[in-house]
Amino acid sequence: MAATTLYQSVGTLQSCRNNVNSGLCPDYGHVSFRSVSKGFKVDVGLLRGGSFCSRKRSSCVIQASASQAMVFDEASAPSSATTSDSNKKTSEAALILIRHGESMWNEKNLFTGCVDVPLTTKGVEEAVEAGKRISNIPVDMIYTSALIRAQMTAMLAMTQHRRKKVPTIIHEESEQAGAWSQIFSEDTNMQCIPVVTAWQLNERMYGELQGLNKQETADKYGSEQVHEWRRSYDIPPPNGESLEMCAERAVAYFTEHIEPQLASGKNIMIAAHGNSLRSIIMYLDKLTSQEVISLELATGIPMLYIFKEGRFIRRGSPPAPTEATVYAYTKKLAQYRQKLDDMFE
Ligand SMILES: O=C(O)[C@@H](CO)OP(=O)(O)O
Repeated sequence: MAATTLYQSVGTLQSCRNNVNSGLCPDYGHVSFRSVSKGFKVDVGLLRGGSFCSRKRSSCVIQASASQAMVFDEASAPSSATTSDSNKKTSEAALILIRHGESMWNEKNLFTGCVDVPLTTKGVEEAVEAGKRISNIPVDMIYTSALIRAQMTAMLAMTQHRRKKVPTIIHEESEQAGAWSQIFSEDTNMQCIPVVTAWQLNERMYGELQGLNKQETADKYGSEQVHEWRRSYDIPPPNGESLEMCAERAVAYFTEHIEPQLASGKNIMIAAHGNSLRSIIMYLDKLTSQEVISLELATGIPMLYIFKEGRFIRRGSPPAPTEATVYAYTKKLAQYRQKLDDMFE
């Protein structure tokens, strides 16, 4: 593909993103790209993967004239490509967020909070499906809450990763636990992904609602009261945490422990919970307390952000690898994808 064609395409993609950002497609990570040119094969080389919202919303159309890698990368758009520092290396890292798959208490419609319940079969399947969607995105470190449903989700998702590294839980609860879980082979170590568990990423503590049925509680206290407990920003349920309180510890953990890893170029996956992730997304997307209360996260759907030059760029939910659309996150991710293709095919 000639450079001009590439830039034209990128330009079209950029304007598509602009439209999306201006409201055509509110969840702007979920943009659908489709080819209108005969020679443009979306399933060739770097062009597999991609996304998204054509199911419900207007899709964006890009034109390309050859079956060659095309990557949307803000840093390589014409405006920045022509600047004198275009070769300057910029650090970039992927951040994947996944809410755990359906838990046994989600299924029973019980307030769960910090009660440690496992996934259902459906939750297991959702986690595996999530893993397929991120199977071509690099993961160097995983953070999960201290709760089994998030840990199961992370582990199950990683069974699908093409790189086939082994997630290994770091045990730092005691000196002995650390010493007894050491790995003595450098090669084996290189093929492992450290998994850090942190209570700060736990679901918000639901206080005296934990274990109660959501519908029965609404029948008893009124749906308005229950909605206030569940979705207000700063009103806690009886003896529990408000979203604001949950955000305080989850975001503090994110900025102190996770953001420095991203800044050093590590690609991170976080498997956590509806409310701890809403808190983190509020920070990443600079949402107001009004905006965050209407944000709902589905179980087992991964969301991708790119951390670049101190900014978080939302890229939406990666599609399953079988969905033949354009792989258009960043140049670096596309190169990683190509490397996987070369290594494993
Ligand atoms: O029960 C819970 O712990 C949470 C998440 O399932 O419920 P809610 O939807 O009220 O945030």
